Amino acid sequence: MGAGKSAVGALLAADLGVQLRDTDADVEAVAGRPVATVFAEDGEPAFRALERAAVVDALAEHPGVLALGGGSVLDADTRADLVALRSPVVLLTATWEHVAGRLGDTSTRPVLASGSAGAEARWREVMAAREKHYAEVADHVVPTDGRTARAVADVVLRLLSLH
Ligand SMILES: Nc1ncnc2c1ncn2[C@@H]1O[C@H](COP(=O)(O)OP(=O)(O)OP(=O)(O)O)[C@@H](O)[C@H]1O
Ligand SMILES: O=C(O)C1=C[C@@H](O)[C@@H](O)[C@H](O)C1
Ligand SMILES: [Mg+2]
Repeated sequence: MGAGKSAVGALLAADLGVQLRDTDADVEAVAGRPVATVFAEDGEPAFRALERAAVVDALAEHPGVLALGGGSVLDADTRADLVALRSPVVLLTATWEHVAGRLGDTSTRPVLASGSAGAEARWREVMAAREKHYAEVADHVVPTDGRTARAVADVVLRLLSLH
């Protein structure tokens, strides 16, 4: 959420001359509605089922850079697919202090808007619960605090020996 997957992914795709695909956009295309509307109208389990299907299709079909929805690692089959994947999986991290300003209106983010806690408390709770899942699937972890998206992309290229 706001770590820079779309921004950094677009830079990487341009650098590498490949396409960027984003599972959130794929879900929105299939559902014909924004992610937040799918959450509101159909519920999170329905969204996660669409997300899982989007991940399966993208892993099978897409040869370029893939941005995965922030919660896609909640699915055990997706985690197993990512662990088995021959392509590198890069985790972009950020602390609340840096990510808060990138998130924009948090009331439009279904995962942060749910429950009675404020956005910061909810974000910390969600990230703490997911930490082990992200660690399981990531081949590389790139902190983004204090780095521009361009600088993050350059770190990723160096890590993957693609510069
Ligand atoms: N390293 C960075 N430093 C500052 N701003 C950034 C950085 N990376 C991305 N941004 C900006 O923060 C916002 C969120 O970035 P982006 O949409 O790439 O995140 P995301 O991980 O794709 O989030 P989402 O959960 O919405 O898919 C955008 O306005 C983007 O331009
Ligand atoms: O972290 C999450 O659970 C989410 C992240 C976004 O990419 C979207 O998939 C959706 O807003 C849920
Ligand atoms: Mg994005």
